[in-house]
Amino acid sequence: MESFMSDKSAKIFVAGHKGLVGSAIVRKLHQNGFTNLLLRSHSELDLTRQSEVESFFAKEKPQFVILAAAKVGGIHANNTYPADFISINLQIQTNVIHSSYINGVKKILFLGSSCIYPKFAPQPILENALLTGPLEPTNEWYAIAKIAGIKMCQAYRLQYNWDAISGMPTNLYGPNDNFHPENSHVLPALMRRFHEAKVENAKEVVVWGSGSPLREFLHVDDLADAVIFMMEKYSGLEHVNVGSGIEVTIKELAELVKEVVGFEGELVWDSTKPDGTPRKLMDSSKLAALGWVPKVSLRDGLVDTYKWYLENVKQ
Ligand SMILES: NC(=O)C1=CN([C@@H]2O[C@H](COP(=O)(O)OP(=O)(O)OC[C@H]3O[C@@H](n4cnc5c(N)ncnc54)[C@H](OP(=O)(O)O)[C@@H]3O)[C@@H](O)[C@H]2O)C=CC1
Ligand SMILES: C[C@H]1O[C@H](OP(=O)(O)OP(=O)(O)OC[C@H]2O[C@@H](n3cnc4c(=O)[nH]c(N)nc43)[C@H](O)[C@@H]2O)[C@@H](O)[C@@H](O)C1=O
Repeated sequence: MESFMSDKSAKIFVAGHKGLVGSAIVRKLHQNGFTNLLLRSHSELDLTRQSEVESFFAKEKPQFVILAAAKVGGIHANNTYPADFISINLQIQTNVIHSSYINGVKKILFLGSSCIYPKFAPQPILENALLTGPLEPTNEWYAIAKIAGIKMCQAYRLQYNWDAISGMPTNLYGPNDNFHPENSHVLPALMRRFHEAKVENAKEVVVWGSGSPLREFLHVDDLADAVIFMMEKYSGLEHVNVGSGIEVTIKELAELVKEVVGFEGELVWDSTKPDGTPRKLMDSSKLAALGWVPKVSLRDGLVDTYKWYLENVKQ
């Protein structure tokens, strides 16, 4: 396996570098001394456009590719825009993976998500639970696209002996997250709602669903660290889970965000909103066995993210 860390001037295309994950990967690559990152914003290069992606790769010839560009959103966005979630993700990943192969990229890392696993997979979820049962309906369109991405990496490895790997992160959060009131994930959505309620002296904040679903959260700086670790240490057919190993109920998460933000009112539960999958704790022992462990606790990560929110997002 070619060493990723040994050539800090290697040309690395980080697709989606302005997003939550891509921006964390760029920070981590810079911290590790990499000097030759190839970056294009969505407006500079729309990765759904096949001919533009082909021209870009033919001209730029990156040596490594980390694919963190995708159509991403929380439970409401996934449930409301199923056509966007399946079609945009299939297009981006197909264009980027194929052009990477054709243009001699040495290694590519594709990012999926824990929602690829069956809704009622045995917990904690091992990599081999993939395709063993029906998916969670609120995000099956996105999950099908992500499963296709894993399978595409596997197929290119099998047919061409090409180093294409896939990482499956759990629910992520951190700087540069999407704080949209409806379309974001639960953690940024609640941070914003509690903050606005605190500023307005509101008596209560509405939280979706029953509060009982369990979720595993990982700070995006830990994920970025794992991505670089996998680029250096992992080369295999099977995708790799990347989680913190710690799960909380949505109620526990809401209480913690409320405390970090400093909101003193009440929580009200909106049972008309979907809970989604009841539990999705991944088993990340495969990555741990290679020598990677997460570092950021949920409380520290929330404090760090709220600080970033105050400095960068709030009006
Ligand atoms: N956030 C999470 O909790 C999790 C994320 N992941 C995975 O991590 C990866 C990154 O997600 P995340 O950083 O959260 O998402 P973000 O939405 O924060 O970032 C995605 C980036 O991709 C860009 N992008 C989207 N469509 C296109 C396009 N057609 N052409 C070019 N660029 C495009 C976006 O640009 P713009 O905003 O301008 O459209 C954005 O900069 C995804 O593969 C996701 O599935 C996995 C598990 C959990
Ligand atoms: C990362 C993952 O993200 C998505 O799956 P999800 O884990 O269900 O994501 P979520 O963060 O949106 O919700 C988690 C839980 O939290 C509850 N909840 C409470 N209040 C709010 C709230 O205000 N907003 C949101 N979004 N959820 C809320 C919500 O009802 C649910 O029970 C996938 O679509 C898929 O994209 C994917 O891979």
